[in-house]
Amino acid sequence: MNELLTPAETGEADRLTEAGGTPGLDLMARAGKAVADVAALMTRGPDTRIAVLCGPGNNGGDGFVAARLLRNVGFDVRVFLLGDKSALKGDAAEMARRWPLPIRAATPDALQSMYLVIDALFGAGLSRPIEGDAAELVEAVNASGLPVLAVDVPSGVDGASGEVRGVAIKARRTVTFFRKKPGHLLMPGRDLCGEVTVADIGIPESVLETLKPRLHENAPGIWISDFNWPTDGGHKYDRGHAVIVSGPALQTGAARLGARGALRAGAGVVTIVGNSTATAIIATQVTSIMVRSVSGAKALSEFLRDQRRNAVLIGPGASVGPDTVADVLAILKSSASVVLDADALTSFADPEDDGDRAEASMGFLARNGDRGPAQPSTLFAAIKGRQAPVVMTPHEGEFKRLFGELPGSKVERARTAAEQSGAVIILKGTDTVIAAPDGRAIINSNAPSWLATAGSGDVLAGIVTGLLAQRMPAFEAASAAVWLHGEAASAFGIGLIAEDLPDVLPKVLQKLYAEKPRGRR
Ligand SMILES: NC(=O)C1=CN([C@@H]2O[C@H](COP(=O)(O)OP(=O)(O)OC[C@H]3O[C@@H](n4cnc5c(N)ncnc54)[C@H](O)[C@@H]3O)[C@@H](O)[C@H]2O)[C@@H](O)CC1
Ligand SMILES: [K+]
Repeated sequence: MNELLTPAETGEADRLTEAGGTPGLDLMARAGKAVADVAALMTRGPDTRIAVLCGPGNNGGDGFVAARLLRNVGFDVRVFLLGDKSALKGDAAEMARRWPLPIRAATPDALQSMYLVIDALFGAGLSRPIEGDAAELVEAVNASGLPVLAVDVPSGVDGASGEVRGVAIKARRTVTFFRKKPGHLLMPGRDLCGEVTVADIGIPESVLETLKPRLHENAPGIWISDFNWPTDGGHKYDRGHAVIVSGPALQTGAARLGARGALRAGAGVVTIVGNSTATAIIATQVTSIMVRSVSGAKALSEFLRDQRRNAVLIGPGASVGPDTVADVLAILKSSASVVLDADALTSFADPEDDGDRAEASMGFLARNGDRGPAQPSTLFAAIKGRQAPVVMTPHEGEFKRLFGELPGSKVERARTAAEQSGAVIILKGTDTVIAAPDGRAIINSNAPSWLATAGSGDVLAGIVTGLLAQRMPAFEAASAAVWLHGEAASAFGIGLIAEDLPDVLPKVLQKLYAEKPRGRR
């Protein structure tokens, strides 16, 4: 159920279903019924006056069906059409014909003395920005303050990217069909949808075998079978040894947050390494976490020669500069899985050379080394030249510094970045996207607003590192970490600070453990 389909893929699902013998009119009838059912939940009783705003395509067709069904059960329904009835085609024209009352022009006046608005203006077929009269209508709906139920997507929201094209309806609820679209989860679409209901309209699951979607909404079902739970007779080193590289003396908090994240995520052993002043400070603050004075690229290489130290995090509090560049390159030469966050990413940015970044973003990464090591291309070459996986955890700013202005939706940008760099990318935000170099991608949807707090990214990077230490495959580890992080924040509730996150993780893990399929304990 977690597959996400673009509007184009949804159209294909529709065509496959019709080719299998289900008439499009039946699909539209069921879609309209699903809309009517949710609309009825949003009313205050049978005398509620409902405005159904219909557009020129099949989204409008769903609106005509919903209008008729709601009228049949006693609601006071008015139908307003954008454009001319004679211009309607196919199933939508047929459903308009079955509406027994007058169809009025959809203008802002339509909203007067209404209680609920059904937005059936544009859905999957939105092909350009909304302008002119249609834009005026959308703005009037938003200004009216009336509750809105959107059909498929709020009109103006691009179902593929979640972006607003021109203007967009702000809905209280949205009913979509068969599967969600990326635009239901990507910002600002997610906010504009309100609560999303996915209705079964008779599209068979088998269409997914043809469509083979590579984008999912994050959920344990995607990665739980790769999760390594403690086993009887296991040794702490069976659960991996995570190494967290600390920054200098006054920037050790980030490493400590990361280390606690890694340990709580189940790594058998966690060691923080750093220079002697930093580690002296850290040693007074930690107990189950080990501390070792290891500083500089050469010492790091030596330290990582022990292959039991199998996952490394560098970046939180690391400082931006050539030392961090050297440390990262040394770490990437080891056989450990690597997580690169924050300053480890920014250290490879080349702010003075936008042309180069544009070149890098187009995939011409083969040449490197002629402009010194602090180039995105140097980083990507080092990642591609190693066996063990790398996970990068940029927020939008760090992402732009490494990859420049990539075209497309957040999902497409993360995918391109993963392919270019050879790393699994966690592109953070309210709508965090995780992408693998092979094209798989996930949108996360469980992060509460209060997770945006100082240090929460350090904990996330630590959780990823802890899961990699336990030898979880990188894409699954990244997805699981983002989910656990969001779930922990939700479980704690408002008032959360980053320090709280690691300590809520056990509660979340215990719930997962209790719910996991039997026989894998
Ligand atoms: N594909 C499916 O599986 C199903 C689709 N259904 C409905 O059909 C919808 C898709 O129908 P359509 O493909 O006809 O697309 P829409 O009804 O979303 O919109 C297409 C129409 O709007 C016009 N248009 C697009 N952007 C515009 C803009 N910015 N300004 C003015 N006019 C614009 C187009 O010229 C076209 O006439 C879905 O959103 C859903 O509501 C349902 O009936 C059930 C099954
Ligand atoms: K709509």
